[in-house]
Amino acid sequence: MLALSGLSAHYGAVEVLRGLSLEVRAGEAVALLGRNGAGKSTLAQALFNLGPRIGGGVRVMGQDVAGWPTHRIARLGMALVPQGRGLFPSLTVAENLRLATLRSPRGAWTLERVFAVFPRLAERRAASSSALSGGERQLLAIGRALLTQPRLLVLDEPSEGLAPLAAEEIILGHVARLAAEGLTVLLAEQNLPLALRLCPRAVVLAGRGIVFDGASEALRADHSLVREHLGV
Ligand SMILES: Nc1ncnc2c1ncn2[C@@H]1O[C@H](COP(=O)(O)OP(=O)(O)OP(=O)(O)O)[C@@H](O)[C@H]1O
Repeated sequence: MLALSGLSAHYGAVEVLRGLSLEVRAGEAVALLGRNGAGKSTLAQALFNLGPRIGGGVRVMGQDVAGWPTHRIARLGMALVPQGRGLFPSLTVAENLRLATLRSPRGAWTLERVFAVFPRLAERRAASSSALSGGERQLLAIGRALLTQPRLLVLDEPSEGLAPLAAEEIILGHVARLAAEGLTVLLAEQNLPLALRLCPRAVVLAGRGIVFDGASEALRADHSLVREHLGV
């Protein structure tokens, strides 16, 4: 679904990622870990040609997407749940979702299915998205991404700013269920325990590249790597 080879990412003259290679296969759930500023968001955005200037190879669903505009990359079946959620605060829950359906291909995800899978959003459908709790906002951002009919969902720090219970419900409840149903997931997270419980595979970013790519179990057991690069 995703194949990066020798990926680099720059903001102006500042190089954030260098020589990064990574493959994600259909049906995998992969945790993307790293300290603050390690480049998780930069990588998530680079996949969509958003934000940083990128170099190297990016293949999505087998296609070389170098230089493609974001909407065209997304249409291959990859959706981003951005850090900070990116919702329209003046619109209601239902309006935010309807907006996503207008711009997306039709498919298995409909407004009704999003409301069925996230009953909390159905209850709050007429509420302004600015009036939602952090957890509800995160659900709305995920629901909106699903309406673009993704096969690969990239989540950028979905637990950020959430109370521990809300973060657990989102990641181990909702995202885990989507992954179990076959959605491929790339989860950028600071919350190591949650990310490792969801994802059987972990990738750790540090020093502009990947310092670990393997089984989450192996990462959990590697205390010195965790201490050095994840600061736990
Ligand atoms: N728009 C930008 N312009 C310039 N530098 C940026 C920009 N966005 C991020 N950076 C820098 O790129 C580096 C990587 O940031 P990034 O946000 O990708 O890290 P992260 O691992 O997602 O961290 P966090 O968990 O804090 O979001 C940091 O040094 C950051 O200051």
